[in-house]
Amino acid sequence: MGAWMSRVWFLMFPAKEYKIVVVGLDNAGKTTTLYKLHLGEAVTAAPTIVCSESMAYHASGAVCFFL
Ligand SMILES: Nc1nc2c(ncn2[C@@H]2O[C@H](COP(=O)(O)OP(=O)(O)OP(=O)(O)O)[C@@H](O)[C@H]2O)c(=O)[nH]1
Ligand SMILES: [Mg+2]
Repeated sequence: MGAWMSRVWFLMFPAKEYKIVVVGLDNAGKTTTLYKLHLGEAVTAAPTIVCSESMAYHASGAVCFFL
């Protein structure tokens, strides 16, 4: 039901920018996953100390990640 409503909402009001909050335990692989999506390759990342924001662009619009 939620997925259906989300799809209808998107068809009615297509977004140009998406904001995604990435939540997980320490060392869960959040930063690695983001780099994989952004660069297409896994890079070695230092532990994230403070909340950071990163933008990625997709054909359907801009995606802003907070992690
Ligand atoms: N085996 C394996 N290791 C992974 C995977 N994803 C990440 N890692 C490793 O897990 C460790 C932590 O990855 P990060 O991406 O820094 O994790 P994080 O969730 O951003 O950690 P914090 O920033 O400290 O919260 C790194 O040594 C990565 O190489 C995976 O899918 N498989
Ligand atoms: Mg991190």
